[in-house]
Amino acid sequence: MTPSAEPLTFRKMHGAGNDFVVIDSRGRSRVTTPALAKGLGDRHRGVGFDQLAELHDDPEADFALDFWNADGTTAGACGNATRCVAWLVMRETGRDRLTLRTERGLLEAVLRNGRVWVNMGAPLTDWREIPLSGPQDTLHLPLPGDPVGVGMGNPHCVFLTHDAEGVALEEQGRAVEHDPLFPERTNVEFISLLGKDHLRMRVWERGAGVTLACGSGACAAAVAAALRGLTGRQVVLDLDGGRLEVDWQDNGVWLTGPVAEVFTATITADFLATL
Ligand SMILES: N[C@H](CCC[C@H](N)C(=O)O)C(=O)O
Repeated sequence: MTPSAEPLTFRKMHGAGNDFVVIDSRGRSRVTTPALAKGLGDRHRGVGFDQLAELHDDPEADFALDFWNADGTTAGACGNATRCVAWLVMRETGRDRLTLRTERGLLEAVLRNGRVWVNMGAPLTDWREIPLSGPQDTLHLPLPGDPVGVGMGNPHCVFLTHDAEGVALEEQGRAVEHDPLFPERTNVEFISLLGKDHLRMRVWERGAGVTLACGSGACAAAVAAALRGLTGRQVVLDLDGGRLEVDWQDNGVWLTGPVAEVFTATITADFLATL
């Protein structure tokens, strides 16, 4: 299916190495389809990304965002892409506070000391909200390794380990992503304590595999670590691609970290016609 007969312009960005194609569809209808996401997500034949984020207009917010994984599936949340796009819109408008809409509802982004913080909303700890396949104590999921289940608008399964470095990330990540406990599959995080309120984290993402960072995953990991008494509610996380910071406040889980804009480019109509 051709989403558009016209060439399509996009931006490439990343947040701590978690990379994105950003498509700006404000002022027109959405263009992304599962075939477009999958085609562009191919790092050999397309552009390559962990997630695709598409901006569109919203009557109640400054903009709205949809997220797609590289396998062509959608995601209800993406913290790093939210930070990146909020940064772009702040630069464009000169504003230091924005409201945006994702599947989670209205979220806030603020610029503080040159860094964009986004409120990813309250963590979801009820089994139905993650979701799990049946009633479970989400603080101790019935899987080897005793992980914590946390929803951030998307599902997360967080393993508290002695050494996140030593984990067989691909093998375990893939198996847990597809465990029947998670009817919508799950993102999988492995964390270990490096110091006071300082975590090492490695991540396997649903629909994308191993990524260098995951913002909603960092939020879920910080919530899991705080709930299990490993840390307080303000946590620094060292991921493979850089450092993210999480501050779990009463009004939601706030996230910040580095943002990079890499290039703008145009996808040819010929490529789009092959999808
Ligand atoms: N990298 C993203 C999360 C993508 C989550 C996605 N893989 C899913 O299917 O939920 C982040 O920064 O939050």
